Amino acid sequence: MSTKREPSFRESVDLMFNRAAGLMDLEPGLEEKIRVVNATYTVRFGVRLRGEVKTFTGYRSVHSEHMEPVKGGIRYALGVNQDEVEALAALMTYKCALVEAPFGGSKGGLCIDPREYEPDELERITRRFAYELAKRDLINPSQNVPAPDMGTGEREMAWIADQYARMNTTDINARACVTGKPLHAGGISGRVEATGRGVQYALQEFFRHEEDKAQAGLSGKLDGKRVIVQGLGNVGYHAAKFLSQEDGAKVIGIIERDGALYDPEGLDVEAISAYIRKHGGVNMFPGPQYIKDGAKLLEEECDILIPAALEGVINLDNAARIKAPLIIEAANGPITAGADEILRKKGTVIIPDLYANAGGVTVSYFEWVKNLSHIRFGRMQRRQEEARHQLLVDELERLDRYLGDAWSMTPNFKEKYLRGADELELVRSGLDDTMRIAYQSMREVWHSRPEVEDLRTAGFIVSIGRVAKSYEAKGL
Ligand SMILES: NC(=O)c1ccc[n+]([C@@H]2O[C@H](COP(=O)([O-])OP(=O)(O)OC[C@H]3O[C@@H](n4cnc5c(N)ncnc54)[C@H](O)[C@@H]3O)[C@@H](O)[C@H]2O)c1
Repeated sequence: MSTKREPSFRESVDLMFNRAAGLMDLEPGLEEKIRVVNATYTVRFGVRLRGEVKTFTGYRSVHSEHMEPVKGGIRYALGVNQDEVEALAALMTYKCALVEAPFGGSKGGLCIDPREYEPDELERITRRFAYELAKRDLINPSQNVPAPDMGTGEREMAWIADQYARMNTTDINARACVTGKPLHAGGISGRVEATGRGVQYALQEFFRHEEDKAQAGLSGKLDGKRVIVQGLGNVGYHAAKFLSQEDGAKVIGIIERDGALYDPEGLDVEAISAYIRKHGGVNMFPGPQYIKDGAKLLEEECDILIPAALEGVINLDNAARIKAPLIIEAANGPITAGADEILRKKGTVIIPDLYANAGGVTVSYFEWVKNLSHIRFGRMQRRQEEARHQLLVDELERLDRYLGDAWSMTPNFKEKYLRGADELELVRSGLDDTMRIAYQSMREVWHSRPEVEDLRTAGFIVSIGRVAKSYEAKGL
């Protein structure tokens, strides 16, 4: 057991920020302005459930409003607290800046274990929480736009959107008040898979660069690489599925709440995911070795470690024993600042959260743009070939006029649009472009400045620079 005090999650993010800001030439005082959380709202509300009034505590934190709306998920978990939502809100600011999604950073959370409630109870709780936030403009298409996070998904987003629409019946843009909605309630194709898909695209991009792979002592392709994933939820499941089914990677370990499964020959991700949905955990899954102390598997030999569950799982206690040469932070904050230092000194390459899990907010941005434009991407696909091209050109011009900068980050988008690609193809290509471009912006800093030792610091330097420019341009 280490005797050094582990910083809190927010302190950890701030320490990583400071490391990068210390290498930058920012105007005096601006560093602090960017780092601090602007405001955090705490709400306590009651809902009558099972014959008694139950009081819930929730938060919505706004880290930076250098761009509006601010954006960030809503988490349902018992451990939600102010420090956590503030850390997550800060990460959202840096994440959006890194992938050039034009949003400030925010995050919300409700202290609740959603598994303890029936769907109709969860709906009442969610609607009440949404009401409390929306009446203070903490849910609003132009001010603050939530999305799913741990413990929430499409269903909760649909309730939130509907609650906001009921409170703002004349707002034609009401649907844009939240992203991650179901397709039939204003959502966009490919949002559910987006964060895991982004993790896949991030690894694909990393593996395109020989020099970067060499830093981790890796070579060759993703094909055959041994992967251990922690958390087979939305992000972990999709990342594990795509990497194994499309890139030929071998998922040898899956860590869940109740333990871990291990098989050096590879695990069946689909079968295990279905088993978790049915039984609530991995214990008794037939075949692979079951390890009761699941977190121990983080320390097993593998090529790529994907923490995709919680923050702080790689910390001062276990960092020195982590053997993976490459860690991609699919979760937010899985590596504490202290562990980050230990791993850096060991030469472990870390693809940092602010980049690695930005696929979710990137596709959320497409969804928000789609809601505001009131145009369904790929709408003309089924029109007759000869009439279609001109219609698409006209439609694209209209979109461009409204939403100019939306397309600039996706160079393949126009070509695909004019070809009549469907929405899912457009979303995936926009996400792929975004993940490639953002990686390249980080690696350029990483390789061109000797004092920048790691991708995380490089990512923060790119993000902080952009936020600083935005503050400077508009005045504070
Ligand atoms: N959903 C998104 O679009 C999104 C976007 C960006 C970042 N993230 C981050 O990704 C992480 C996971 O989010 P999610 O949306 O996949 O959540 P989720 O609720 O869908 O899945 C979380 C998974 O982790 C498992 N888990 C919980 N505690 C665990 C523990 N102690 N050990 C092992 N497994 C555990 C759960 O059983 C579940 O399967 C979070 O850090 C979240 O902030 C999510």
